[in-house]
Amino acid sequence: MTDKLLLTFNAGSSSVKIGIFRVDGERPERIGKAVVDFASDHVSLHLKEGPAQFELSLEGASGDDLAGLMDKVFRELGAHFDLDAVTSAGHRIVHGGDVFDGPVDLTTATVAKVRSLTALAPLHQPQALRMIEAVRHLRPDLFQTGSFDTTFHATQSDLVRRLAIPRAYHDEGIKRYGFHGLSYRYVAGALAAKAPGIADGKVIIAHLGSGASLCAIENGLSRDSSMGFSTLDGIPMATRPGWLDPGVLLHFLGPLGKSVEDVEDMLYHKSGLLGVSGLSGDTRELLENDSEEAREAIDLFTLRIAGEVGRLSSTLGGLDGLVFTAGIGENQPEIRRRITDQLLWLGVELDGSANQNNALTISTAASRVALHVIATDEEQMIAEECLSVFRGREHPAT
Ligand SMILES: Nc1ncnc2c1ncn2[C@@H]1O[C@H](COP(=O)(O)OP(=O)(O)O)[C@@H](O)[C@H]1O
Ligand SMILES: CC(=O)OP(=O)(O)O
Ligand SMILES: [Mg+2]
Repeated sequence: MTDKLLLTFNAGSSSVKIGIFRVDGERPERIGKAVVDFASDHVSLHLKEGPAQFELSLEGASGDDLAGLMDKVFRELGAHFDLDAVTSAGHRIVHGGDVFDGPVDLTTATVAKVRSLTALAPLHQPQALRMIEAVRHLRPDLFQTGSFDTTFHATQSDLVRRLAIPRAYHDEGIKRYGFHGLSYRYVAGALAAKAPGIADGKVIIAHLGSGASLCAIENGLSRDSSMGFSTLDGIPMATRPGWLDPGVLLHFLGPLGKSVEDVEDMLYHKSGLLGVSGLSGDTRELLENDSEEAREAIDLFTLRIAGEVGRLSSTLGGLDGLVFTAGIGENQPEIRRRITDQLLWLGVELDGSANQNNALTISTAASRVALHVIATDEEQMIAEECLSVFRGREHPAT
């Protein structure tokens, strides 16, 4: 008999990451990993892990028609994986609000609740919903689940989640939520095996990808994070600004007469590293560029990250470890060096050659704060959560 398969979907604004997992044992085991990139008119499918590795362009496909695009993707992947054996699919959903406290079975009712939170994550939520619909259209037989970025942060105190605005708004849900929770849950779990010395301690995880945030954890539980009400808050990102004096927004909407749509577009797509450099939102390109603007964008990025480490250490009342993860955190020694250079006052000591090699431990033995690089795996988290909901349905507790 063929093993059952499970698919995971992590839908972003310009790409979809797909995981292919075998689910015969306790834990889902990844057998394939693909990325569909639709940042430009030229849509591509890159099979990064699996029985073959290739990158091909999907002629005639467009990110505006996800159902059509996924139809082509399934056909290509079907040549390498037995997609008839797929029985379930798990989706990453960025915002669960106060509605979801764990992964869910995506029924008509739960999808409607996910849709009701769209205004809170206008960049991410619609994409996940379109992905859920596209998969349902192509494979109505699949059991589909949603895993939320927000639920990991449910352990933050009410005080940490509060914004200093009239309190009635807090009760209406206008408060800090925190995101990237699937990544933090994975890395927090990996700490026990990879860095047992700090797993029970006060740790900051820096998830530095195109979207970027930091999370303060204690005993593996979220205590505070740099992202708050929306995915715009916190540190500068590829195209988002991070925290911003709200007076700037009033100025744009008032005296400068900009529309809400223009301001939203600027905040989600034209700010951050791209906005400051005027060149690119990709740190790789900025580090290779000699211009003053590129240097300033990187300087601002690292200055703000170091500042946020200070704020989060204050919430924790100390710091035992700092862990770097996601695209930049895992692969860019120069960015890690610039951040840690600004944290010498915390007793941080970087081991230069370990850092250069992206080693698991990049601090010296004398460092007062342990520094680690741990690869995140949001897809593994989604697969595990999907399987737990699926098995819960097959064998409900009596
Ligand atoms: N292999 C790599 N080497 C250097 N930098 C990388 C590498 N992979 C990703 N990055 C950096 O990480 C960023 C994307 O990180 P990622 O976690 O994949 O983001 P997201 O999931 O938000 O799209 C890129 O903009 C790039 O700057
Ligand atoms: C929450 C968030 O910003 O996600 P991403 O990094 O995928 O954009
Ligand atoms: Mg990401």
